[in-house]
Amino acid sequence: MHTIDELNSILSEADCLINEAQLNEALDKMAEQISGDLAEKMPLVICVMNGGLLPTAALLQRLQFPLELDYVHASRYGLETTGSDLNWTRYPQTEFKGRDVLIVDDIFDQGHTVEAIIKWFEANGAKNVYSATVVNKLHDRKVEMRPDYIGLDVEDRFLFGYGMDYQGYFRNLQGIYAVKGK
Ligand SMILES: O=P(O)(O)OC[C@H]1O[C@H](OP(=O)(O)OP(=O)(O)O)[C@H](O)[C@@H]1O
Ligand SMILES: Nc1nc2[nH]cnc2c(=O)[nH]1
Repeated sequence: MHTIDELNSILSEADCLINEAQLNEALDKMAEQISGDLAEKMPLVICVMNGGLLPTAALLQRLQFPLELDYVHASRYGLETTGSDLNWTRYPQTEFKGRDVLIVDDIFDQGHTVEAIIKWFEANGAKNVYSATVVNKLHDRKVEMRPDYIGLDVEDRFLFGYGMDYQGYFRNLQGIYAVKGK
């Protein structure tokens, strides 16, 4: 349990790696690319909760074409997790067989989460599965695939803000921060 003073001090000491203007510029570009690919496809957009909430809302505001929205909740557990070791607590409720699907999440870190979700949609009948993450963490511990749309590369530190949490807090921040010393 953290006190509000502890949390405020973590935030005030953290490094802001990506500010709101940089986020908006990256989201504008992602939305442009997504619109180029999917504007005629009536896609189903899938928000990966919880981290995907802010990125999904930000992209939807920028996509001016017919689409549907649903969400999944799938989280990793354990350090050696592989693609199939996601803990699913919510599956999509919208029909997606034969449809184009766009998965939206906050971060592509090792990539197991997005890779496993893509595989699940493909195995269950989606036509094409695209993926978008606001950030891609730079290191060499990744799965082979990469999201189709990536906003920004970011250094290999523990991040929070804009969907990502620090022990449950700070998903709401309009910027991406790294914990001091981590
Ligand atoms: O690329 P990976 O190494 O798989 O990590 C990325 C995933 O980790 C976080 O989710 P988390 O499981 O922490 O759940 P949350 O979205 O509820 O925070 C994040 O939102 C991504 O979904
Ligand atoms: N909050 C948070 N969640 C993550 N999931 C995968 N990488 C990260 C990270 O750097 N921060």
